[in-house]
Parts: sequence; C-alpha cells; structure tokens
Amino acid sequence: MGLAVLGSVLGMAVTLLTGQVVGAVPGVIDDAPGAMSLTEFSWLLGALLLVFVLESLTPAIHQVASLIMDAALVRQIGTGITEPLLRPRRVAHLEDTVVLDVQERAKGKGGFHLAQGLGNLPWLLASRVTLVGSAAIVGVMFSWPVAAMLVAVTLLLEWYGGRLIEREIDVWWGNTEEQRRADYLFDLGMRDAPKELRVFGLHDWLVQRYVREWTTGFRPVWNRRRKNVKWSILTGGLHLAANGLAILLVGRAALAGELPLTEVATTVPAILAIGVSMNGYGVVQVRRGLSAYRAMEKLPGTIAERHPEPVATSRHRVETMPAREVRFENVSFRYPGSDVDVLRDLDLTIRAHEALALVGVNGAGKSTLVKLLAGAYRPTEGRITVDGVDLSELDQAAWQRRIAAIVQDFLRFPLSVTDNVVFGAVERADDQVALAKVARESGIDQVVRRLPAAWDTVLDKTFDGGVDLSGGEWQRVALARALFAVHAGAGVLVLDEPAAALDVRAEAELVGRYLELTSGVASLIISHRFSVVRNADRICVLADGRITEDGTHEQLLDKGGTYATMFHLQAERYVTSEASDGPGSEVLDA
Ligand SMILES: Nc1ncnc2c1ncn2[C@@H]1O[C@H](COP(=O)(O)OP(=O)(O)OP(=O)(O)O)[C@@H](O)[C@H]1O
Repeated sequence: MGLAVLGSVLGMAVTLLTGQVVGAVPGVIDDAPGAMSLTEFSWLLGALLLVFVLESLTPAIHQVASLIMDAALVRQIGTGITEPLLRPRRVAHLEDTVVLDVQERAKGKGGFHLAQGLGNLPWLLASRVTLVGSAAIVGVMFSWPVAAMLVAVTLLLEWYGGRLIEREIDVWWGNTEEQRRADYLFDLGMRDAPKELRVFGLHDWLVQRYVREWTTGFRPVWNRRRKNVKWSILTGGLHLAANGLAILLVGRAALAGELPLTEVATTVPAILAIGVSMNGYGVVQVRRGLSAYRAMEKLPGTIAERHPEPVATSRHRVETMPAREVRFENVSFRYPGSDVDVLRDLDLTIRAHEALALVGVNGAGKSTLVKLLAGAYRPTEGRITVDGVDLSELDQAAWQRRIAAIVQDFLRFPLSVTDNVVFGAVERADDQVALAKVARESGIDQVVRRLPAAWDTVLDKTFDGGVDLSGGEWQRVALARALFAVHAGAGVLVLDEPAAALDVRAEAELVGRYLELTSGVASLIISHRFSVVRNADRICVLADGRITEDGTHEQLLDKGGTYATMFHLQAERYVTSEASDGPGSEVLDA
C-alpha cells in the first residue's frame, strides 16, 4: 500500500515538475531577465528525470512485493477457511447449508474474493490519493469549482458504475446451481471418472451437457451485462465530457492570457490523472473482498453457535478407555435434516478385548453406528457410555485418538506408502518396528517389495515416479494404517468391510489372523462376508434400527433367524460356485 501511494505521489510530483519545466522553457531559451539560469534549469530537468525514473520503478517493486505477499495471503486464507471446518470433532456442520453458505461466501467467487479484494486495495488507495492530490493541483493552479466538479463527477459515476458491476455479480452469486453442475461435469470428465466415461462412450454427452449447463448458468449474467453496457457507455461518456469541459476551460483561460504556461502545463495532466483515477471495479472488488473477509471471520462463530463442541466434563483418563465396555443405551439416531430414524432404541455392548461382528443388510445403519461410536455425530436420543461415562462428557479428540478404523471410503493419501500407514498414529511415525510388524500383518510387505521406490513410492500416478495400487492393495494399506494405530495404543479397532476388495487368498489370510490382529482391543467388524464374521467372539444382527440377534456363530445358526438365513444363502452360493468353478468354499471352511 505504501508503494502504491508512493507511486501516485511521485506521479503528481512528475505533473508538477513537468509544469515547471514547460513553464521555464521560453525564459531559458530567450535568456530573459529574471528567468531561470541554464544550471538551475538543468537541476530542474534532472529532478524531473529522477522522479520519473522512481515513479516508473514503483510498479515493478510493487509487483514483486505483491507476488511474495500473495502466496502468504493465499495460504492464510486457505487455512482461515478450512481450519474452522476441520477443527470440530463432530461432522454435522459439514452437512449444514447455513455453514456451507458462509464458507462459500468466504471463499468468494469469480475473482471477487478476499485475496482479490486485498490485491486491489493498494491501487484503490493510490487512485484516491491521485484523485485528491490532482484535484488540489487543479484547485490551486486553476479553479476550485472546476476541481470540485471533477471530484464530484468522478465519485458519482464511480459509485454508479460500481453498482452496475455489483448487480451483475449478484446475478452471478444468486445463480450458482448451474455453475456448480457445470463444474461438477468438468471435474467428472477431467478427474473423477475418465475411464468409465470412455467405456460408456459418454464423451459427447458430457461435452454437450457441460456447454448446456454452463450456458444456462451464465445466461442471466450476460443478460444483465448487456443491460449494463448502455449505462456503462453513458457514464463513461459523461466522465469524458466533464474532463473535456475542464480542459476546454483551461484552454480558454490560456488563450485569454489569464493562465500562465506553467499552470496550463500542470493543470492539463492533473485533469487527465483525475480522469484515469475513476476505479469503480476496484471499489467493487475491495467491497466484495471485505464481505468475503467478514464471512471468513464469521465462519468459526457460526460453526460454534450452530454446532457447539462438547466440553469435556469428565476427568476420566480417556487414554486407557475402554477398560470394560462401550455401551449404546437406547440410542436413536437420524441424520441432520432427515426425518427417518436410522437407529431406533438400540442397545449394544461392545466389551473391551472382545471381537464383535455386526451384520445387516445394506442401509441397515452399520456404518452409522460406527460414526456414533467415533463421536462424529451424537445420538438423537439415548446415550453412548464408555466404562459408564457418557461419551459426550469425554474429551472428544482424545476419544477419537483411541479409535483405529478402516472405514468403507478410507482415505487414499497421494503420499508415500510409509505416510499412508503411519498416519494411523502420526506421533509414532518413526516407529520402524511397528511399521515392519503391520506390514507383515496386513500383507503389504509383499506389495511394497514390488514398488519402484519401496516404502517411499508415492501412491498417486499424477506424481513423478508415483504408482497406483489395486483396490485390494489399497485395502491392505488401510488395514496396515489401522493396525499401526493399534500398535500405538488405540483401544478400539473398527473394521468396516475390511475384506470387500480382497481376493480369496487375502481374505483367507485376514480371516486366519483376524483374532490375533484384534486381540487386546475392543473390536467391531462389519462385513457382508460370513467367512470373516463367523470368527468373531460375538455376532450381532442389526435390523430395523436395533440389534435383533446376538450370540456366537453357532448360537445364531441354531436359532435359525435372520443370521442363519443370510449365512445359508451365502454358503449355498459358495458351494454352487465351488461345484462349477473350483475353489471358493475354502474361505468358509477357514
Ligand atoms: N450423511 C447422511 N445423511 C443422511 N442419510 C444418511 C447419511 N449417511 C447415511 N445415510 C442413510 O442412513 C442409512 C444407513 O446407512 P449406513 O451407511 O449406516 O448403512 P450400512 O448398514 O453401513 O450399509 P452398507 O451395508 O450398504 O454399507 C441409509 O439409509 C443411508 O441412506
């Protein structure tokens, strides 16, 4: 800002010195009495040159400074917007449209965001200094009424021009759905599903749809812009006319001999400087940037107000929990904004050191139960206790660190294999012994051996030397991550569909080692594969939002209920497939 203001002050100094130089030329040439000496004139010319050079340098210095500060600013804004969303231990705020709206506004749109606003602030400030300074020059050298007229016309037209731009942006902001859809289609084609789109021959459909959504999204903006054009031409014309009138008045005074050459030579560039200082776009950008800034400031407060973080009121040492059990007591749950209960009066006890399996049809609520266990949501009714203490009274962050999990949509970090595993307990990232152990347990040691840079290989093909893993290999990496967390001391292990992408042999290995892997922790395993489930100490069936069956594999088979039916259906399929294609039931036998 200092540099921008300095630039505009130097610009005015150039105007003043130019006036002096031009005014002095006739006297110096004629060597008139009382006129400037050649030496004095040379000094004046030198001063003009110096100021001119300095003025020319300031934009370059300003640009370098801006580039450096811009990087820091973008980082600051990035953390300012993402941190408040990442910090809460629960996740309901991420599905709250009010919060997401504030976040959208904080991010800004179409260039009208905080960084853009701040980037424009120095120029706006400089144009204000130029406006005031040049008007003062016009006032002192020529006429205060003309100076006042120029300032008034500039500000008025700037305000009006700004409003036109704002109206256009409002149309843009208020019409986000099609733009979002167009963005989504673009991402789909470029990033998310390039292979499937080709397989299904959807290229033309995608392009047409993208063009349609994009056009629909921007049509209202174009309509608004078209309406604005005639007003913009009118305001531009008016401004030009005001400046032209001022110059005409200067010319007339000069011709009438009322205005000396120095004053003429100073006033004309000053009027032109006022002409270019009109900066409606800058005003709008700064104003929009400010509103993005306000939204950014508001974001943490909005989240805290709508989704208050639970305050740890219990002094129990979470680090050793659960020593006895985790209990769901009469728990009911519906997702925010939904009117359907996913869980209804559910009672369930997960004992410490016990391997508990949870089965149920698609959509029964198994993953939802895991989210509640992890404290990502709180029950709508009822409570969850850990060793008798209400989960919501515990330090949520500490409790979440007690849980090691593979969830269905586990994270695939575009980082090295090591990072992908040690992120299970990042504070123990240097524990090579644990790393080697989980590599064996999860079976990724064989995968790592084949990778070009072994543990350092980046698991993302878009990076130099990076590779992509198969679905099953990724699943082993996720298992290794969860086991790394267990070795680091996590007390609850959740395996949500750990075998979904594993081949028969890998699945059999997992099954064989399952109780060993889960020994010493409370574990909850969710799987549609009964080969995995049957080895658990206890199996619960989740149906209609509650636990309907509870017992060992044998007990539930004897009972002849849902579990037995589901098991026999799957077993039958395996037996049939063995008869026709060979292996298959070996997993069940295991
Ligand atoms: N974020 C959410 N908002 C609203 N409803 C949700 C959300 N997540 C899941 N649901 C709904 O909750 C119900 C239970 O889903 P959940 O993922 O817990 O089932 P699941 O038993 O794990 O199923 P699957 O065996 O297919 O993995 C489903 O009807 C689902 O549509």
